[in-house]
Amino acid sequence: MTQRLILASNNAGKLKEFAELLGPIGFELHPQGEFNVPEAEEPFGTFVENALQKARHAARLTGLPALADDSGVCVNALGGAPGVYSARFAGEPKSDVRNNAKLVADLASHADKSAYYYCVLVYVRHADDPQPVIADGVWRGRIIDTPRGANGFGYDPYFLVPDFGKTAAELAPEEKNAVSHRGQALRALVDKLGKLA
Ligand SMILES: O=P(O)(O)OP(=O)(O)OP(=O)(O)OC[C@H]1O[C@@H](n2cnc3c(O)ncnc32)[C@H](O)[C@@H]1O
Ligand SMILES: [Mg+2]
Repeated sequence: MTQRLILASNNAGKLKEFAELLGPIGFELHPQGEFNVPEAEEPFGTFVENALQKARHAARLTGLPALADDSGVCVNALGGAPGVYSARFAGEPKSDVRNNAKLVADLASHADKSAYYYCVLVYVRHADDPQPVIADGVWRGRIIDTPRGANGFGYDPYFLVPDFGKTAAELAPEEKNAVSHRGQALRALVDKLGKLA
């Protein structure tokens, strides 16, 4: 049976990855933009609180189950920054180009370039669901100062994945999904949903 699901995100890169991961396993995905759901506030200092807020917001406005993703890149030499503030690291309006430039500049004087992507996913059956289903994933790499690759989005051209010797933007979409923070979190979430069904 196909399951209708609202994707509580306006990020085109995330939406593409979710479609590739969830489409083939029986989910009928609808980006929240299809229902004119405006962007939710993300006021919290933790990924999980922001994801829960986004999921409840989309479910409330559509009356359908919703899945939200809150994610970011956490750089060890920067004390975990930009972290939960990754989307707006260089201020408003959101800009991948300015975010990446700031990341490279902030890291220039540090020898340790290690970093990881983190993703938390929250699924709610309805806006007031008392048992949101939550899963997360971590993907380790390091930040380089010259971009490589044209796939993916956000920080991907600067995120080198040591196991591949390639940046996340040089990986094919299915390669990224097989190992990424989002892919890991989504497989864990689907597993939990299966156990609850
Ligand atoms: O809130 P929504 O509408 O989902 O879209 P967003 O882009 O604002 O998403 P977040 O608030 O979760 O911010 C996450 C940011 O972290 C970065 N990011 C997360 N996952 C990434 C990935 O797989 N590749 C590259 N950058 C990523 C990217 O800059 C995102 O904008
Ligand atoms: Mg956001």
